[in-house]
Amino acid sequence: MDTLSLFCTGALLAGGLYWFVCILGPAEQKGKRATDLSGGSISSEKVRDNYNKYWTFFRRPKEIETADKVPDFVDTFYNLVTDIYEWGWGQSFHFAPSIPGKSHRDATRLHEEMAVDLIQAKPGHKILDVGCGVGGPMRAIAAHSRANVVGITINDYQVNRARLHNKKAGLDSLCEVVCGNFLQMPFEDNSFDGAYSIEATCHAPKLEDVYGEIFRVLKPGALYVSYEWVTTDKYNSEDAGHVAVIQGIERGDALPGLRSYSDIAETAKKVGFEVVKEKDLAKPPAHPWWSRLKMGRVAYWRNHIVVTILAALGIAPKGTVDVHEMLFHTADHLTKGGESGIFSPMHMILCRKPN
Ligand SMILES: C=C(CC[C@@H](C)[C@H]1CC[C@H]2C3=CC[C@H]4[C@H](C)[C@@H](O)CC[C@]4(C)[C@H]3CC[C@]12C)C(C)C
Ligand SMILES: C[S@@+](CC[C@H](N)C(=O)[O-])C[C@H]1O[C@@H](n2cnc3c(N)ncnc32)[C@H](O)[C@@H]1O
Repeated sequence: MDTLSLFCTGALLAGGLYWFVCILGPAEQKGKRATDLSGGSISSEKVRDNYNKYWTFFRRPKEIETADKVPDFVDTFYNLVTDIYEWGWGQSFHFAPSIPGKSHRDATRLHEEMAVDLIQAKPGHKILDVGCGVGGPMRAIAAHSRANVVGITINDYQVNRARLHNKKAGLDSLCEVVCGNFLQMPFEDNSFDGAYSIEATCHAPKLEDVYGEIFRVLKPGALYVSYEWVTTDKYNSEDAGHVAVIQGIERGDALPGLRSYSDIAETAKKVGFEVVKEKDLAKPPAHPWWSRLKMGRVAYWRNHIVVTILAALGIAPKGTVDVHEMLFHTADHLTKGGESGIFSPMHMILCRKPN
């Protein structure tokens, strides 16, 4: 082969690799490129160790039940998955019912806007986002309501990502992000006009601890809405198939234990809330929230190849392949949970702190 053909072949291969990794970017919203995948606040060489540490929690389930160990376990999880989530899903780390004729992005935004409409947020209000991730919902909600939103997350890598996105979106004057534990929030009593949590309180070992904190920081008369991860009335704890699916969801999503839908309102009342409304938003006529997961299967394979190549080249941390594989299986468990109807990630509860 002469030098020219060698050069052309090399250029073609490099171009193809660039196209496969960078251009054929996954998800709908490219905020993150595959070449930027990291282990969050964990240094590159410690990603695999931390992935192994994450699994040790499930070998000692008693520790997950101990409230003080959980934030550390959840923090480790989000260091491992945040970049992959952003790369492969977008900046909103939650599900939404699909809406025929609308993109996933629009369906996600509408699901977020519904939350803020339910708590009647107005311009100038101070609203709390409990477990804010990298702030996808926070930005949609601030833009929609013009309220001031304060988000809290346990993971400092997410705090930095969220602040960066807020600035880029020109919403940093309305959105503030705090690093902290929602089980002991660094906020004053009676200081918020409203609060919401989207698929976040499922990480609390005891729901009453986080609900109690939200109740404390809300002003009397203020509303709180939550989209909760629950097992539904179709779940049968005697059915080994059901148990395997729910256990798969818990292990792949850093959950100390999924709750039953019937515990939610009971807990809200226990901490002092009035329950205004409760509805499983996943139930028909809503269209499946899991269809996005199913449709992504081809992309997951492509992502798996990309992650494997990048890790082999030393561009992505070595443990990224393990984390990606874990998520791949999690997607299957979540889909089965949705299809069988035994699991819902959007059991909505709207509560008021009495006057
Ligand atoms: C509320 C939580 C997170 C919910 C979802 C945002 C995430 C749950 C499972 C995640 C994913 C699964 C498969 C990944 C895929 C293999 C990869 O190539 C690209 C990213 C995924 C699609 C990833 C994206 C986010 C999820 C859908 C929990 C943690 C309480
Ligand atoms: C699945 S993400 C959802 C994020 C966001 N609500 C969204 O929809 O994009 C769950 C969030 O809860 C946060 N979280 C979990 N446990 C927490 C705790 N004890 N204190 C504060 N944040 C916590 C995580 O850090 C993460 O940001």
